[in-house]
Amino acid sequence: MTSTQIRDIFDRIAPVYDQMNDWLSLGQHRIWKQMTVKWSRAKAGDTCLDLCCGSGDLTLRLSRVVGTTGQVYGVDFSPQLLAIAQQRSQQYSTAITWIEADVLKLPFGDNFFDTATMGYGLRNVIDIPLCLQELHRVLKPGATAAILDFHRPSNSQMRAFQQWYLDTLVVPLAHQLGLTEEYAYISPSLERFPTSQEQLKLAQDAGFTKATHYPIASGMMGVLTITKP
Ligand SMILES: C/C(=C\Cc1cc(O)c2ccccc2c1O)CCC[C@H](C)CCC[C@H](C)CCCC(C)C
Ligand SMILES: C[S@@+](CC[C@H](N)C(=O)[O-])C[C@H]1O[C@@H](n2cnc3c(N)ncnc32)[C@H](O)[C@@H]1O
Repeated sequence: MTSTQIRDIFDRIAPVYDQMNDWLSLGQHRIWKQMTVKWSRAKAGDTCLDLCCGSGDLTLRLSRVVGTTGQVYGVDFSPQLLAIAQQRSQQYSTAITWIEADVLKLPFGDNFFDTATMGYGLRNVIDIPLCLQELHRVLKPGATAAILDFHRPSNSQMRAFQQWYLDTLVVPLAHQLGLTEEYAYISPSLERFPTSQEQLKLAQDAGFTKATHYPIASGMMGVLTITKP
């Protein structure tokens, strides 16, 4: 798949994206995102980056932590999702900057951010090693990033449940909304996605140390935390 095709998928699902996440995860995605913010070690006054920010869920959570003395940047290449993020952030008094850009070519100088998050973005970028290299470049030495995404459970029953859930609930519900192909894309993208061990190796190759992968939601999701030395 090309970057343009991926951006088009997210532009098309933008109107239903947040509602579908709430319905299909029974609201659990909010908890997974809150854990990600906690593991990013963001604190008041920090300058933070949210990669592949979409409609801004993680970005807004980060902004609550950094407060009025901090600064948060949300980067995504989907104009439709960014428009939703922009609208949501109008109620916030904290400084949030939305940037339409490719995360494989970040418009920031080296060593700029105290911390970063990424929610369900790494599986969707067309070049994961390059994405991690770019993230490494823009983080300050000592900074930690937390990356949330789907994960294939090691337990075979949970793995079967995850596949059943995607095939029998997620795709048919998306079909009712005329978005079959868009949601059917999750399963093959998860099949291609590096395992936890492979993610740790990719992070080390990009220059990160202290890389840890935490399986959450019975292993159906995972958070990779990585620190720049
Ligand atoms: C917030 C979530 C997913 C975001 C997401 C990521 C993608 O890569 C997509 C690609 C194409 C279309 C949509 C998305 C997309 O929305 C995670 C939650 C939403 C999931 C659709 C629900 C998945 C549920 C788990 C497999 C099982 C959860 C069981 C539940 C806790 C009872
Ligand atoms: C599943 S959404 C996640 C949105 C949000 N982080 C969340 O957790 O709800 C994946 C996002 O990645 C973005 N994306 C994928 N590849 C990208 C790239 N190369 N540059 C910028 N954004 C990208 C898509 O536009 C989409 O908004």
